[in-house]
Amino acid sequence: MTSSAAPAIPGHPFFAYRDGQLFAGDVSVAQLAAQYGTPLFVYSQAAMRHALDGYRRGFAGHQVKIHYAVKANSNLAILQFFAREGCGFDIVSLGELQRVLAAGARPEDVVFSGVGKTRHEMRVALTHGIGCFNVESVPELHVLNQVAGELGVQAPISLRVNPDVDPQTHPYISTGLKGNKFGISHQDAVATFALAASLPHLRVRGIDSHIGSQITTEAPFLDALDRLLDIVEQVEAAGIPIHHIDCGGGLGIHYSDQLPPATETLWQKMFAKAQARGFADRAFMVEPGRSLVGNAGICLTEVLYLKPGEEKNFCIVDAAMNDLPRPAMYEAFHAIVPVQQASEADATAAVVYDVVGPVCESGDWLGRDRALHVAPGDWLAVCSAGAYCMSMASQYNTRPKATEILVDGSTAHCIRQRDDFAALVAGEILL
Ligand SMILES: Cc1ncc(COP(=O)(O)O)c(C=O)c1O
Ligand SMILES: N[C@@H](CCCC[NH3+])C(=O)O
Repeated sequence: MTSSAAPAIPGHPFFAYRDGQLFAGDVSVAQLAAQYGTPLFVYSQAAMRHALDGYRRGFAGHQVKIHYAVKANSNLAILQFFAREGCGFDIVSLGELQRVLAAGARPEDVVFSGVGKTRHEMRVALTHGIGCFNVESVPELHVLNQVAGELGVQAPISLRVNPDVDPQTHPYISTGLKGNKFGISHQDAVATFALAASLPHLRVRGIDSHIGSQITTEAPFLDALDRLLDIVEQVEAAGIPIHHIDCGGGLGIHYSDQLPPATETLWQKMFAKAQARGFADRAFMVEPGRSLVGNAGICLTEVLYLKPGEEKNFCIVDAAMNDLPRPAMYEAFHAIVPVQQASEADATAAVVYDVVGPVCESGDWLGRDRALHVAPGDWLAVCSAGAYCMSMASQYNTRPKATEILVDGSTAHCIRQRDDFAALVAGEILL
């Protein structure tokens, strides 16, 4: 961690100012911006390990496997870090399978989630011998049974149950309500387990649920666990053993004023509940994404122009909605801080800006109404950019996807180079 004297960015203990300059660990981020150009994602390996340790402390004395949710940040070096730390992976596509295998994961440490797995995806995943399919509907059960039969294997499965618990998060990232497309309704769960157990090419292994993302209170997790355990009791009473209980991901991070529960405390409470209900000795799984990487990353961007307006002042930067789509998609708040802090006298002369990118859409904003003391050529850091930023980035406006850096102590590794022109037009065919 950075020295205690260094004021860290709120929620980001591994990104802190020293003498007014922002550092990632022991690396000056201004130096990285100068060397690699912007937009530039900078991740801290120490921050990812710190986040993992929160889970590990919460799991102490219990049998829990962490399956990192690849969709949060799928850079190969990040996946390699989690594989080396002993994590498995939660994937939702063959592309993600390819990534985790390339990063060194063992196929048996992979669980495959998602409502729309194709036969081809099932075939490839079965051929690799993945650990579990998290099945989300009765038709998917039948198709998987058929595909496994054709390959002469038994598919290991878990049923994703929709517990109808309100995670109190943004509606686009709420997944555990009965109006959502995800999982099997909790009323149908017991009958669906009986069906799964009767199909010859399926092997029932577990139960799972994932109720949403960026959840900042404990109650939805505890309520969902209660519902899962109710179902496990009934399913086992019907003679179907449940090997593992997968509680999904969803724990929120610091973006602005949210105070998500500490991972360790949440999991101590989860296990107190499991203990009280006689399930503490079971194999548990989790599928966290955002809480492992979200506050481990920032996105550096250069101020291009300051444009005063009649109603608004605009700070036009070189990062855009294609690099960091969360504000445009969810009106999400990301703190934006200077790479070099203004002096106290300058800070009082801050101007309120909308921070916007070069893409041709009014929805292309990164922050609204931000008080900044900036000039063209300055660098800004968009915070909490480790999760669902680069993994949702696009090449819209034929903009290259950004460079990514992973900082480990005093070493900065380039883990992705900015797309070059050839990559921007690759795969397209002139007639
Ligand atoms: C099935 C599943 N598991 C895990 C995750 C990871 O969620 P989070 O990044 O909120 O931890 C998601 C995404 O919400 C998901 O859909
Ligand atoms: N993309 C969302 C999270 C989706 C979670 C996936 N089920 C976000 O940026 O917050």
